[in-house]
Amino acid sequence: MALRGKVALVTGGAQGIGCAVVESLLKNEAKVSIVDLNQEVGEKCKKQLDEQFGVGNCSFIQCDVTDAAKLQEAFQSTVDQFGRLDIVINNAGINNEKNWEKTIEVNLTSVIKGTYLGLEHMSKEHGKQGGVVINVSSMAAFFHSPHQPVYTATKHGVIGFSRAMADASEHGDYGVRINTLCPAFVDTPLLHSVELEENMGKFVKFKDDFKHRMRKFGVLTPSLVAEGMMMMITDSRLNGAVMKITCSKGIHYHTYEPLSA
Ligand SMILES: NC(=O)C1=CN([C@@H]2O[C@H](COP(=O)(O)OP(=O)(O)OC[C@H]3O[C@@H](n4cnc5c(N)ncnc54)[C@H](O)[C@@H]3O)[C@@H](O)[C@H]2O)C=CC1
Ligand SMILES: CC/C=C\C[C@H](O)[C@H](O)/C=C/C=C/C=C\C=C\C(=O)C/C=C\CCC(=O)O
Repeated sequence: MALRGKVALVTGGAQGIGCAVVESLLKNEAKVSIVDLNQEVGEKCKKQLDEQFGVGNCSFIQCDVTDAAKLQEAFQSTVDQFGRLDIVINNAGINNEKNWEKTIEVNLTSVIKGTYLGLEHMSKEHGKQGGVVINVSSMAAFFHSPHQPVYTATKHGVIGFSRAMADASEHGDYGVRINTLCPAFVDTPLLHSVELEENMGKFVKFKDDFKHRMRKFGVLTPSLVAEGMMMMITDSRLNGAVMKITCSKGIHYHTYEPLSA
């Protein structure tokens, strides 16, 4: 898939991994809608990108992805502004074991909603031209730890949902590829939440062990994650793929047993 003239919507695109992905999409001449909760950071990010890539190539939509009506509006206004939708990146995520219900809402429920909205605007079932959805999971789905039980559960859920939907898309001829990205530790503001009781709740006592893991496995740059993301978006052979990005092995894919049913 060539990116020139394509239209992407990136949730949580105002900072961290999402922002690096937005920048890569713009570099490849796509139009991008940044959908993020944080008005201040979102506006600052858009201003910087306008200076770098010219006005009119990206928009910022303030939206809490857990607000179903607002998320639906964000998709519609992206299509209204740019005329189509080709790429959806469900990236917004939080790390909050104290308010774990919110973690499920943001990290899993909203990824499901974002995928369904993406299909409404891109699937051949709805008379659209096809496209690609990338859902952001984590290496936490493969290396569970005592620090993040609910976060880990949501990231497992993202993989299961995305792979099942990839099968549905193939069997239903939606023309939409659905893939999952699992980075290990990445240098973003989210990573610093390991120190905070308000995020980790009673699991904050495991923070030294967590920091030891980060030293052991290393910390990735957001730009390497964006590079992996671009591969998943543009490689039209990939549907139901699960990409892992780690310091030791770089960008690679998880392999599954073939289905025998
Ligand atoms: N940083 C890391 O080590 C890793 C992060 N991830 C995942 O990558 C994704 C992005 O994480 P980071 O860039 O590290 O985080 P971040 O905290 O730096 O950025 C997340 C962005 O999402 C936005 N956001 C949060 N809740 C939202 C909501 N309800 N509605 C709309 N926007 C919302 C925030 O305002 C922020 O701009 C998340 O899904 C995270 O779980 C996965 C593996 C490793
Ligand atoms: C409080 C912490 C906040 C944010 C961090 C996030 O939770 C993030 O999503 C967690 C990432 C956890 C990563 C865990 C393990 C990483 C392991 C490796 O890098 C292992 C390296 C190689 C594995 C070989 C393979 O690819 O199979």
